[in-house]
Amino acid sequence: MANLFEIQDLSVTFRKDHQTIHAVDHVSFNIPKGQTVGVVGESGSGKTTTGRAIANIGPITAGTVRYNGTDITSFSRAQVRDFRSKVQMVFQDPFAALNPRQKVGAIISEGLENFHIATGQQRQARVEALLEEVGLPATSLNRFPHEFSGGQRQRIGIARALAVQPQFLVLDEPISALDVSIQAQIVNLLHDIQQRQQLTYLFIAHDLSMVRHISDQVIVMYQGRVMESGPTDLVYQHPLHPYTQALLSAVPHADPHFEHQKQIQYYHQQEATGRLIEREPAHFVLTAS
Ligand SMILES: Nc1ncnc2c1ncn2[C@@H]1O[C@H](COP(=O)(O)OP(=O)(O)OP(=O)(O)O)[C@@H](O)[C@H]1O
Repeated sequence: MANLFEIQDLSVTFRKDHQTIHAVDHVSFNIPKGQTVGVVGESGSGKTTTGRAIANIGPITAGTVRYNGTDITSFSRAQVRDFRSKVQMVFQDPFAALNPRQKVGAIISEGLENFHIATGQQRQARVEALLEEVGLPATSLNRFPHEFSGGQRQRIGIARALAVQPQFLVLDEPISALDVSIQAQIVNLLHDIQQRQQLTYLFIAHDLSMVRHISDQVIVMYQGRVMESGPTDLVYQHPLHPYTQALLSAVPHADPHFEHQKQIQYYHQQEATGRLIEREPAHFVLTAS
């Protein structure tokens, strides 16, 4: 299957208080067209920085991000503009991401105006179709974001992202702020839309259970590095890295020093499968998020 993105040795560093933060540290993976790659890891592991670099809205310190084979840092102005419409982001907090003073119709049609997609009457029809696509009544366009529930607001955020007919969505913790009962609805919606529109997703979450049902591949990050990656079922059923095992076991505070036996077993499994990217098992402490 062709890759929409190829990420190779991506590193992003920040300077803060005279210190260098290695937010993303030599990360490599591919995003095949039409698939979902889940990126999981606790807070501060570099997920958002990775997503922003791929979407070309965050810095890249070293390494390459290729989109349809072209390095995104070598784009011409026309390519940047095309990429801006093809790649959209959906954020964790739908309320913060929506302008409270704008009606839903204006929020969704902003991208249509920016990219000169549809005019006048056509634009209204397109907004109504987008609302329908995300399961909201067409009359929603005359209402303000605060009149909607959290789940409905995330639907509006998704409709806004879809307005410019993207190929790829970076979904940055899109369900983390929602009630558990609503989370599955939004995941199902995203899955249905992906099938209908043949979209490709990067789905960022701190919790493995959230990405399980939608991801084809999973990348587990810790302190900017990929600890483990592979097909979702394999990673869930046979997690090799102790960090993944700890994330899966849902223990909020893991023992920072693994047992010796577990470490040996981990090395043997790594040799047998060649699946892990990370060579040295870093010591870790899981923090409650
Ligand atoms: N603009 C910035 N300036 C300085 N440091 C930053 C900046 N953006 C991110 N960082 C740091 O980079 C590291 C990775 O942050 P990032 O937001 O990518 O992690 P994350 O896994 O997405 O976490 P969260 O789930 O909390 O968003 C953190 O230590 C963070 O403090």
